[in-house]
Amino acid sequence: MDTELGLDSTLWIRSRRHRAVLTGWNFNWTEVDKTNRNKKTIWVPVSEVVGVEEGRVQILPHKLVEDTDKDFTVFYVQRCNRSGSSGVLWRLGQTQFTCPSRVLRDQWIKHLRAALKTHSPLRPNRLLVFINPFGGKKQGQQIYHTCVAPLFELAGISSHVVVTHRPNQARDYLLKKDLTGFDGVVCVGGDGMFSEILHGVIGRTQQKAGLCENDPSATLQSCHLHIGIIPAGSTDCVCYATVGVIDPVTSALHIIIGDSQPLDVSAVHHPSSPVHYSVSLVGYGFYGDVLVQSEKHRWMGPLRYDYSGTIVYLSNRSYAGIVQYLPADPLLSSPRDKTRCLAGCNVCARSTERTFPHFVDSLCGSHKNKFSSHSEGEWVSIKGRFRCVSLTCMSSSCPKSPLGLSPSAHLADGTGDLILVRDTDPLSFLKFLYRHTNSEDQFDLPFVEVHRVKAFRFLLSSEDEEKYRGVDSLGVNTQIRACTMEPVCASGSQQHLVEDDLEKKSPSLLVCGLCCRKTPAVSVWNCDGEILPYTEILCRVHGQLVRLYARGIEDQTTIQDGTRERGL
Ligand SMILES: Nc1ncnc2c1ncn2[C@@H]1O[C@H](COP(=O)(O)OP(=O)(O)OP(=O)(O)O)[C@@H](O)[C@H]1O
Repeated sequence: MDTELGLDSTLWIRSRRHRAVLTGWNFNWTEVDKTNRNKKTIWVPVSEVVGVEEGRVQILPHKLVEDTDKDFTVFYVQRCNRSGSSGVLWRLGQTQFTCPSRVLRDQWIKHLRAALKTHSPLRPNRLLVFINPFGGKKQGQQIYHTCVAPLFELAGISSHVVVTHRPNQARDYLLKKDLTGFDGVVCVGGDGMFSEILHGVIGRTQQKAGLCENDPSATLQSCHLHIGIIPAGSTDCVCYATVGVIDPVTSALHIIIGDSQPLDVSAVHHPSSPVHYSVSLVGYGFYGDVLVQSEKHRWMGPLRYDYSGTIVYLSNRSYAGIVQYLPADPLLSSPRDKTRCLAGCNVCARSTERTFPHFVDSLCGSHKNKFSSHSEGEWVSIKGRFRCVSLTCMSSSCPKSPLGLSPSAHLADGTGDLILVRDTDPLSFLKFLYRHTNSEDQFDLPFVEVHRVKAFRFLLSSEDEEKYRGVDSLGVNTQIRACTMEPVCASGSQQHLVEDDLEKKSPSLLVCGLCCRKTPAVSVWNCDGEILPYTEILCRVHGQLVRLYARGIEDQTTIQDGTRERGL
């Protein structure tokens, strides 16, 4: 039966009779036994159909086509549970149908393809793919060509592939080239490669909108180009925190069906440097020092993080400073409300935080000496010595820390979680670190505070500035600049292109490590794995600035599994 909405007919799967129905958003088929009793039904949302092909077709590991005129094959998303990860693994499901006639076969193919177009408006047609051949275990190209490209081809997606030859090539490409016709950008690599793409996509969007990215008071324009991540790095934290598994096939399927997950981005401002963006970690103290150490030991591979963590832990450092933050509305959510941001999160859906009315006034032209919780109204100020100060715009979960830095943080609510770990004895600090690896609450410790914020500043007090100057004898750049946060230039992303060398030159100077007898007075910032070699920053969260081809972590217990079998 052919209706305006769909199709309803008898089809055969491996000689078994089925009733197949396409209605609006759903495609389902039910086995019918000899006594005309329905046995079981498989449901596939049309939005999760990957492709429909004539004949009997197989895609992986190699494409095989048996071209018969009464058969067609439907490819769709199939879910498998995998223990050990927080999300759900996706695989390519396929079913070969036989029709009683060629006419009916052609009708099914036509209707299913038309339904796909109607019900999946965000599916990409054309993608720009960047592969870092040296990320992670150096398998980026192999992963793309064996696991991803065949799926893109099946879904009718055309892709332009760029294998990078140098760091920042992808970012520069995005800032300079004409990208007309592309629906999205795919990053095959790790978190460092994702960060490049993030800077390129945001920078390009602001350039086109005529906005100065370096002006912390500017409301940045959301980016329409989606970003897809095919994990092929050593950490892949952004992929894990937004999909729940590190798996190239799962990520490719999210891209193909045009899933769209908005993401908050924090912008880190310093007067003498172009803006830096982060979605995961902006961390000072412990996290900054570990990054500096690990860069010195890159030759160790992924093991360098454990090694460097141990070295920095043993050095037992804390740093003085003033943290000032602009709290988010505590009635909407809290970092300690024990909720998890999962696919379809209500808190993120309700978020309309694209502009902050009082924020701009209190930010522009302000000087650190003027800051106080009383004079500034909403800003709260905390002075002390800290083991670490960090901000995360997402849970930042990863295989080593399944609940992440802030388990209840949201991907797209326009806020970040500011975690302050005050100076404490080494054993207590170890307890804090260890709790990231299990389900114990790392915030339930007397020296730890967590605040949901829209922005924060980190400053040195005048006494600390004196000490900081003292570090000069060790070779550190001592020029202290007040965080007045006036824009650096009119076109921040262009400045990015010529100021790459700052980070490369400074890390070894800034944290002198265990070899130095005198403990450094200041640390550096770790911005999603990149060293920012200065101390005083202003960090602002921009709600839903970019969109990923993802949907957030699916709850294993409540997923609407499209391919679940249901008895009727
Ligand atoms: N062809 C290239 N040669 C060298 N470096 C590159 C190249 N292409 C990209 N990069 C840089 O390599 C860095 C690390 O890449 P990527 O994130 O893919 O790998 P990784 O092993 O996961 O590293 P990490 O997770 O520690 O950032 C990125 O910052 C990126 O700018």
